[in-house]
Amino acid sequence: MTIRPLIAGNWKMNGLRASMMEFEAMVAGASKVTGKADLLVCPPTTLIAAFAAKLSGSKGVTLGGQDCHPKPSGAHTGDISAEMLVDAGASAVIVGHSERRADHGESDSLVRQKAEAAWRAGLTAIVCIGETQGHRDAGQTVDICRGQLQGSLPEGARADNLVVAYEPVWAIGTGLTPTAKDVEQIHQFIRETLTARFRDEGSRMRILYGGSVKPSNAKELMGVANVNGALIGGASLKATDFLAIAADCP
Ligand SMILES: O=C(CO)COP(=O)(O)O
Repeated sequence: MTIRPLIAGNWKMNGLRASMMEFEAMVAGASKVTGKADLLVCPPTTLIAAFAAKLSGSKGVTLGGQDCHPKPSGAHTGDISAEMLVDAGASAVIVGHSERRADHGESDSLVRQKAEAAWRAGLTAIVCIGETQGHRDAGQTVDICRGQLQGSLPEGARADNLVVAYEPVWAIGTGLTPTAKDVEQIHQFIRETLTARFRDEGSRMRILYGGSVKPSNAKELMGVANVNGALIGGASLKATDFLAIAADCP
């Protein structure tokens, strides 16, 4: 079965209004790569509405948030709801990124509530999982991923409302990546887990790889079985790199 790849950029806490030029370059170049993959940019929340205004009907790039609160509104200072992301122009949201899990102590059950909030608002939830270096050294990669999948994915997940991103924590921002063989094994495990739980839908869900994806390694990583795109941090901040990665999808 062919699954259309998704190339998603997670800008993290980077980007000011001056970043509009870089985003415009992505939109301008999108038509050259949309034959290969869908493009999603997740800028900081402050930029979503301004970026959405620039899209004005262009379908080449969609926008996403980087986190959402489980509730639709209320007394939660500093938080952003899934409904607010939709209102700003987003169609997806990343939940359970390892930086949220580590910096904000987010548990699997909170991540699951956030994914449910995303669905309530009509957003696609991109749920992140992945082991730390310590887990890896202890041979616990599969166990950690199994637990995170079980705990973070709500019932009722479908191929059109859920994306799983496998992001080994030790590969994020380090320039290190697992071997293609390692990526193949863990993505195969994720696929089997999704299919066992969600049946047909699980067989069609996108599983992204994330962690130091760059133009120089994209071809190899994107060519691995059950890798249906990438979640990209640093290299998604530059239009040329982001588009080059998309162009390398099979
Ligand atoms: O965390 C990531 C994307 O969510 C990956 O970040 P890098 O691509 O900078 O390693």
